[in-house]
Amino acid sequence: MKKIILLGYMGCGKSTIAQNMSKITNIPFLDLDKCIEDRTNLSINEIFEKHGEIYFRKLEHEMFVELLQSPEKSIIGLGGGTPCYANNHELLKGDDVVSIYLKASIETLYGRLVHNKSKRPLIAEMNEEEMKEFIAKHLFDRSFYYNQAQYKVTVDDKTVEETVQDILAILA
Ligand SMILES: Nc1ncnc2c1ncn2[C@@H]1O[C@H](COP(=O)(O)OP(=O)(O)O)[C@@H](O)[C@H]1O
Ligand SMILES: O=C(O)C1=C[C@@H](OP(=O)(O)O)[C@@H](O)[C@H](O)C1
Ligand SMILES: [Mg+2]
Repeated sequence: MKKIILLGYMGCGKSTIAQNMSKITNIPFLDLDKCIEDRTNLSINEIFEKHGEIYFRKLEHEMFVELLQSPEKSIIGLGGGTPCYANNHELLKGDDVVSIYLKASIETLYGRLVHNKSKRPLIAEMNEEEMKEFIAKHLFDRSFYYNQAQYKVTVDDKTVEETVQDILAILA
């Protein structure tokens, strides 16, 4: 069964788009971060605080493999870092996988994240200036991995509905 995988930088809309696409298509939706939170009974912030990022990356890899192994068709929203660790990007090319990079500009990401950082431990403590510089550098570092996706959808200046329609057109 096919897995439709949404990837991209924090704030590009993976969780929002996956959820909305699920409503339209009736294909079940899974958010990798939410699966990790449910499994550990800890929030992403708590996992980073108590156990550190390396531990989170290990859990993230294990949970991603587990989701891919389940037989059901599903839409999976990854975390922003998922393709960039533990060779997870290789899993974006599997036979039963359609991977889609939701590509957003630094400006779009900054605009969404600046008021939405508290649940994202990598940026939670940054001031506005630090954050803009961080996003620019981090996105550059990660782009190699994001570009391993089979398809790319630009999300700047699009409504949630427009992005969902663009993805559905790719899948048609
Ligand atoms: N056109 C849009 N598409 C997706 N998200 C949008 C859009 N406009 C505003 N947002 C907001 O941007 C944020 C995206 O966050 P989220 O879906 O959690 O992204 P991710 O899972 O990629 O980090 C949400 O707060 C969402 O409401
Ligand atoms: O980019 C990252 O490394 C992360 C992104 C987050 O997911 P979202 O992209 O859904 O915010 C979450 O997995 C964690 O805070 C780390
Ligand atoms: Mg998310």
